[in-house]
Amino acid sequence: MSFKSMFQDVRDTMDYVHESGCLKEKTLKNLDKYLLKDDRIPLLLSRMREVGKIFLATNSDYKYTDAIMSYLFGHDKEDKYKDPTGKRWRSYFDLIVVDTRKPLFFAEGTVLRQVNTDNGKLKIGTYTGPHQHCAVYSGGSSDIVGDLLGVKGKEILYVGDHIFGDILKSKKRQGWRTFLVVPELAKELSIWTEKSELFNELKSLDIFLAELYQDMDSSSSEHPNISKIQKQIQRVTHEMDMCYGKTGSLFRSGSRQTLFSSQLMRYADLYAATFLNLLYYPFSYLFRALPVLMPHESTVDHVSVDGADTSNALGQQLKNIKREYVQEDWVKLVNTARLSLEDSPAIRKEPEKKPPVVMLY
Ligand SMILES: O=P(O)(O)OC[C@H]1O[C@@H](n2cnc3c(O)ncnc32)C[C@@H]1O
Repeated sequence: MSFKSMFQDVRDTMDYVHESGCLKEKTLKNLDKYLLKDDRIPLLLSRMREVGKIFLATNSDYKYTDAIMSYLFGHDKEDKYKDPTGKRWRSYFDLIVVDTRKPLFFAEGTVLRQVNTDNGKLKIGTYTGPHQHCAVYSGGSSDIVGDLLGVKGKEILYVGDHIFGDILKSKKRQGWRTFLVVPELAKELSIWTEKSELFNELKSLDIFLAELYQDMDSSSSEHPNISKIQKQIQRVTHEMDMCYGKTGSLFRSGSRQTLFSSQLMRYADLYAATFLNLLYYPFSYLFRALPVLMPHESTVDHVSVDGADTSNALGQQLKNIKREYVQEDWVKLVNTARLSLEDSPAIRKEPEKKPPVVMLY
């Protein structure tokens, strides 16, 4: 069975369970089992509304959205999670749009219609009036949302859980600020800490591989046998993958990033296991990305070599790979190149001939 046909099976099955309505039906019958209530949700939204406008844009229809949101916001009078002010869930939002058909919503979108909240049916005709608080709309587009709320581009922080339909599209088409919710992050982080020995082993193997070529250049006729080390790399990579379950990590396979990871890095401004993490930052907080080194920067140090030609110094730095530096350089190694370099006194003494060729995986 090819990966392509496995992918297609999973894709078709997911579409089927959503489109047939059977997943929604089961979810609605057992909300306690499938939804996680948290009284920080109304709290965070209330705080957000004091400083800005909030909209909800979901691909779900109104009836399903209403059932889920009523549960989460404690619509039931006996509910211990009932919000203290007794507000209905709709009053937390400045604008509610259902049936959005993302990712189409971020392009041409569909006709905007108003929903009759008494029976969930759509009112006749395209909605062209002004935005009404607590009203619910169906369809529309991201342009319409911007127009109704009087905001655009970077002024909007959009929180979503779908890397393509929510994050990539809103960033590329609208230039919105994006926040990806990745619930799997909690488990990924615990494996990152609990299985550190595997990450270190893989790093050591990479270093060992680099060392094999340490005293060689383009005049060398030697062909080091790297088959054993390649096998070891495959074994450790597989062992790491299996720590995350049968389908491996969402973010990595061994030291290589997944497509999901690279899209996340490129299109998400923020990401976390839950959007509730925003509760712990002031709204004025300036989130800054950690500096990410380019491969050529991560393999060559800032050190200046007195009297030496820079290109010579680069070659020598490559040759000063030391096993003991493995620990500190791991993050650099994962993010960029496979070679770990550190400043070494030897660099200054003995400039070498060749600059490094940086290898991106
Ligand atoms: O916009 P949100 O609230 O994230 O949309 C959730 C609704 O979309 C449906 N859904 C999710 N994944 C799929 C899929 O792969 N095919 C069809 N429909 C999907 C489920 C929620 O109603």
